Parts: sequence; structure tokens; C-alpha cells
Amino acid sequence: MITMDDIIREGRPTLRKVAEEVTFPLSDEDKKLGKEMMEFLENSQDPQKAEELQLRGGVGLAAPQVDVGKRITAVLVPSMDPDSDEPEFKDVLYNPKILSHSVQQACMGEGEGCLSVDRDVAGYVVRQARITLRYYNAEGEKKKIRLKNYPAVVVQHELDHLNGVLFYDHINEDNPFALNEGVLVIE
Ligand SMILES: OCN(O)CCCc1ccccc1
Ligand code: NI
Repeated sequence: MITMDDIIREGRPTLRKVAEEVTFPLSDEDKKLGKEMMEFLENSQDPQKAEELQLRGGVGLAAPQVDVGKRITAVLVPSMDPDSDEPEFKDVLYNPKILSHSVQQACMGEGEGCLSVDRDVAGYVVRQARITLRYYNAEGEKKKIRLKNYPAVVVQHELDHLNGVLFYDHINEDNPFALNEGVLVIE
């Protein structure tokens, strides 16, 4: 089971490398890793398990964060509607790729954090507001979906990890809260 001890932090080289594509059919190892990454996210979002296991809450986890240089990421974005149990987006993405995106950009009003960054870095992380994502799921099925708002932001944060990019690389150093016209601020 993945715990915080398995998550590498800033300074570890794998976090700054471009991860390799996986090959199909998926090896048992790559399937198992995807399952374990999703299990980590589920545990991290369960108050009791997160407490027991001392997990930081996460809505995504990329293989490079557990020191595996492969293009695999698990995403579990809970619904913003507290009454709904259905997640807004949940899947393990193999070889994910953004096929196209909106001109419009968006950022999280509260900025971003990262399980591999043990400090707060304030500022807007401006990303594409809407994306068309292609990926392969654990069964090797090719998926093509459109995402917007929070799920789109999370997936872009995860895909950055596959390319050795961390969220604060996008923050404007001179004015961390600078915003161009028309950027959607997601609260
Ligand atoms: O890479 C996953 N991760 O470090 C967990 C946090 C992910 C995340 C947090 C805020 C906005 C977008 C994505
Ligand atoms: Ni991260």
C-alpha cells in the first residue's frame, strides 16, 4: 500500500524527468501500480483512513511521485456537491495526452499544492480552462474525454508531473497573483 513515505519530495531527480510511455498489453506491475495509486487517493480522502495512515489529502497522484518514471497517473476528483457520492472524475490514466484545449485559461482561486512539495507556494497557476484528453485505461481501452474546471486543472497538474514540471513553475515570480483578462478563477 502506498503511504506518504513512498512519495518523493522536491530535490529527488525523478520529479524533474520526462516519464516514459508504458507499453500495451500492460504489465502486471503497471496494472498493480495504477491500482495502488488510486487506492492511495481513496484512502487520502477517507477521514478515518487518512488519520490512521497519516496521509495528506490528494486528488491526483502521478507515478514519478512514487519514484517511477512512467506515464501513469491516478485521478480522483470528488464532486463539489457535498450531497453527491459520485466523484466528478475518477480513473487511472495510462499514456495520457491533451489533444486540444480552449483558448480560455483558468486557475484555482486558492492556488495549488502538491504532495511532493512540503511547503505552501502562493500564487495563481494559470492553465487551460477546458481540455480534450486521450488516454488508455487499465483495460487498455482508448478513451477520449472533455474536461473543464477543477477536473481539467487536476489532470493538467498530473500531466505536468509526467513531464518533470511542478505547479509553481507556472507562477509569475514578479507578481504571483497577476491575471490576464478573461482568465477564469475557479473558487
Ligand atoms: O500530483 C498530485 N498532487 O501533488 C496532489 C495535489 C493535486 C492538485 C492540487 C491542487 C490543484 C490541482 C491538483
Ligand atoms: Ni502534484
